[in-house]
Amino acid sequence: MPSIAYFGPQGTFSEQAALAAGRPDHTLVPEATVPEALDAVRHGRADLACVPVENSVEGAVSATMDALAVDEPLVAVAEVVLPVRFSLLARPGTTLAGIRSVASHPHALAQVQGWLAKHVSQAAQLAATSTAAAAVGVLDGNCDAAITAPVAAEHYALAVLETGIADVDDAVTRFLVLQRPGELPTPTGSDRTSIVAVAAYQRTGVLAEMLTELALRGINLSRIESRPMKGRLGEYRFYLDFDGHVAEQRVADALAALHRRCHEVRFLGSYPKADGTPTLAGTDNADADYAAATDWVTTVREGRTG
Ligand SMILES: O=C(O)C(=O)Cc1ccccc1
Repeated sequence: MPSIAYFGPQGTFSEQAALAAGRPDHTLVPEATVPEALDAVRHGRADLACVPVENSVEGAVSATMDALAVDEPLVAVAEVVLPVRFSLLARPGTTLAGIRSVASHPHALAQVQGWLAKHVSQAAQLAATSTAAAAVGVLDGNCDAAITAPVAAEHYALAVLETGIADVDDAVTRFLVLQRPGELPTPTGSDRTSIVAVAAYQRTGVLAEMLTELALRGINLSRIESRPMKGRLGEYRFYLDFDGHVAEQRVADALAALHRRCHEVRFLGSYPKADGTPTLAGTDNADADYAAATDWVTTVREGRTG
């Protein structure tokens, strides 16, 4: 039976995202960390991995960004965007005033700082590997309370002290569903392409050159992040998300240009956008425009036109 590895244990937002990915034939396999979920796919222990990549409050999930840039390449075949509201779980009998420590994933803690300051300001905050791992920590007696996904209450014998916690009402987290490189998803007209590019070190204007390659082809950049290369200061990987599918000529053309200009370009997938909004593309950049222009150049080369 095919399987989806997700950032676990059971009861994480990543599990919710894996369930929302619409693969009812896949069994769900929890992994303790994002790199382990990705490695499960790399090593053939799972067919897909579902991991968080960014949220609207805290930004990029750096563990995911870093793990996608190295080792065997994986490509995204889908994205899932989930609204994120948290629950506070504790051992039965615990009161808010009695909480001395509260644990969660750092991205979850960052999204409830206001609520914690108001309701449990006395509690020390502890980082856990995931929201559900924090719930396990409460069961094990390592901390008094956990900030979790609402669904965690169904998996762990803990009391729900509060639900619907969110400093930002409309906060969302975006997850990627990844597989080993293979057949690409069919273009839908509402697609996103993700890449990681490493530019030449200390070349003046290189980032502007990269972005110009996209802009000239009417490609809409939806996200840009940088992460350090770890070895020396000033050397970065750039993560670009933009509208369009590599099957479209303007996107293929832009990728080829980036490949010429950069030390390294890693393709992270072309996949349907979760919100279904049509691909934004400037004028004169449709496949038919590229085909007509290529035909014309051919006639010039063959001496059939002036
Ligand atoms: O720990 C989890 O539940 C995750 O899936 C990561 C996460 C943490 C905080 C908000 C959204 C996702």
